[in-house]
Amino acid sequence: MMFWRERERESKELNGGPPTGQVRVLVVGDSGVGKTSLVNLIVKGGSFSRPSQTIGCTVGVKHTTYGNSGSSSNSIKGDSERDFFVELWDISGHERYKDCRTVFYSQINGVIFVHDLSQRRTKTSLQKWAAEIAATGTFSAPLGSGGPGGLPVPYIVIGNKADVAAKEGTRGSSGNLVDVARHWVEKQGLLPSSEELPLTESFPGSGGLIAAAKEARYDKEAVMKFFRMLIRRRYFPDETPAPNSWSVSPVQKPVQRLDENFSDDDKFYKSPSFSSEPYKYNTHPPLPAQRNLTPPPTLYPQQPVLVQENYSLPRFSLTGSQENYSSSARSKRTDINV
Ligand SMILES: Nc1nc2c(ncn2[C@@H]2O[C@H](COP(=O)(O)OP(=O)(O)OP(=O)(O)O)[C@@H](O)[C@H]2O)c(=O)[nH]1
Repeated sequence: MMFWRERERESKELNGGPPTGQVRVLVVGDSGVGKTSLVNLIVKGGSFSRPSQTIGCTVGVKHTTYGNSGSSSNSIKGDSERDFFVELWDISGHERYKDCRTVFYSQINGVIFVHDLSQRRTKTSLQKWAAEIAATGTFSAPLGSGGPGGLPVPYIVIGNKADVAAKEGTRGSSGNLVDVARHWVEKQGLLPSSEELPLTESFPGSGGLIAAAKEARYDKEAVMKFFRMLIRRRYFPDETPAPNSWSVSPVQKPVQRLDENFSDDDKFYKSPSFSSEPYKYNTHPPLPAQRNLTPPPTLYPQQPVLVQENYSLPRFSLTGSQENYSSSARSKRTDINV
């Protein structure tokens, strides 16, 4: 009996390998921008009204599938759908943990940057987050060339608190449009009702209601596509990306890179390609040599992979203005009603 079980297991591993795996995604941004809310939304489909401040780091896990059956498929020839876990490492943005949070930057497959649309400097500081992660982190399946701050893994940027930004007129966008678009999205069952956290960079003010609503729908799918792209890069690097699918395309021109001027919001939001590609994508196919760094599909935790030296950049240090901002963000947080 034992013998046959052993043979069965061996044959399963030979025919396509273990049925599951995991990728690790860091979720970073300044304190109070809504990282925990975002992780709750992704993992549980809803967000707590007042999440407590993250201490150090918390990890949410999203289950997804990848394979040749079902809508999530990107076609793995001769194989069935497999289970994967996306670890969302929600890093506290508080200054208190600045010196020790780098212990969590380990074996990263991708990064979600979050900023607050009503607090312009939270967007500016994403560059520093990127540089810090690039300088101190270790990476799984790193890219051929560094992204913002030298970051060698794919990333997306999510602008949160569109409702606050609209109310305060931070971006001069139409509050009505945002509200109507969100209600429309809720009605379609795409977001839980009373959901306050849009999974979108923004609702483009000029695109009209239908376009705005479509954006929201598309963006939610885009987050899952981002995860599947990370799974593919780690576990199926030889797979050809599906044609005409921007989110799994191996080379995407980012709408705006993090190393561009973040403070120039107007320039960013007027980007002609913004409405069709709301997420900043930076993906390149791994170089042949780097494929060796990608561990094979495995049931076990990721093995340490050395960071290539040319990805290392000087460690950034926070300025006094950010210190000030941090306290203002905290006070802002208490003002917000969700
Ligand atoms: N109005 C509004 N409030 C939001 C939104 N997203 C999150 N919040 C609120 O903003 C506050 C901070 O959210 P968190 O998710 O804890 O922020 P965080 O980035 O994880 O903060 P740290 O743990 O300090 O790093 C909470 O009170 C949330 O309820 C949003 O889209 N709109």
